[in-house]
Amino acid sequence: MYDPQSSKALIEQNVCFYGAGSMAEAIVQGLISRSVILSGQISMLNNSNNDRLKQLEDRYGVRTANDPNKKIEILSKSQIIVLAMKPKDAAEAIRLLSPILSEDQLLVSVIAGLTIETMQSLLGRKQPIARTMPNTSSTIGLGATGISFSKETTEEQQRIVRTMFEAVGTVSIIEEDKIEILTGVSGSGPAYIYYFMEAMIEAGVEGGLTPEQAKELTVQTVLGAARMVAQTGENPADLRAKVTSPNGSTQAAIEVMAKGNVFNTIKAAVFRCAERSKEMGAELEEAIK
Ligand SMILES: NC(=O)C1=CN([C@@H]2O[C@H](COP(=O)(O)OP(=O)(O)OC[C@H]3O[C@@H](n4cnc5c(N)ncnc54)[C@H](OP(=O)(O)O)[C@@H]3O)[C@@H](O)[C@H]2O)C=CC1
Ligand SMILES: O=C(O)[C@@H]1CCC=N1
Repeated sequence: MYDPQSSKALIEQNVCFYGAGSMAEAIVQGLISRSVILSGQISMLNNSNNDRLKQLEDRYGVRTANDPNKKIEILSKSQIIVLAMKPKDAAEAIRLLSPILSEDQLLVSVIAGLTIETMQSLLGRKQPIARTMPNTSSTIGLGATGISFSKETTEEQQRIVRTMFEAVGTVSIIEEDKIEILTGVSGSGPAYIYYFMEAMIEAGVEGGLTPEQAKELTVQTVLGAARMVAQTGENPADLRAKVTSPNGSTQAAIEVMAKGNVFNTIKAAVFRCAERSKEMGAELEEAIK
């Protein structure tokens, strides 16, 4: 987890978020709120939405720019560039970086599907790259990020990237061929839990609770269940057994889920997510041929 001692070097780096949407903001908010990096060291660039840049400046005190020359100046002076645009916009943005970058600048990608090999092809050289897959819970320091490093990265660069993401949650260093399945579990995972919560809240309201009561009860239940797994160290299956009295109400509920094949449906969703990430990567690779 986050160690304030090891974050010292990070504060010395200029970090540019190239793409200033929800994922970039989640990471920036986490980094600034934990004082891992001074807001003056952070720049955020996007494509065209100036109102959004103004909003980010006001919220976090970060530097932004919309003038093309200024953007290039910022990109060329940032030791770390976080690629945080949608996959469809990545090829153009990375190509633009190619003539600007020096060989010691580190790229940190959060883009789903985009492989290190494709990024290096777009750049036309072996730039040091960290391919990551964070999630939006980084906003509140409870993110879960997977990271793979290209072999050009130095130990110091790897340490900085770890520090950056440990500041906003947990980090798993993995081989690049595992990043798709990690996307299926944790990158997209928050959306599955929100979907589950939407259904619980709707059922509560249809059953007669107020929307506020249904929401509060659902939120506390999800929080409590996640904390129980984290704090007791027990398996979810064992904790579930403790809730499920023989022939009781929970058993009746689980039987409905089993009949609807919910367990296997969730597994299939995770695998489909991983497969879609791979497809997105292949589409990008195809587009640059
Ligand atoms: N959201 C999530 O939960 C997660 C997302 N990711 C990855 O993060 C990336 C961003 O997703 P998200 O934040 O949701 O997307 P958003 O749509 O919220 O943000 C995309 C940002 O990229 C900017 N942009 C587009 N084209 C360019 C360009 N050529 N140069 C510079 N900036 C550009 C957009 O600018 P403008 O508004 O001006 O067009 C916008 O600021 C994706 O690749 C996604 O795979 C990874 C993990 C989780
Ligand atoms: O839906 C997506 O493609 C991105 C990747 C992980 C979460 N959101």
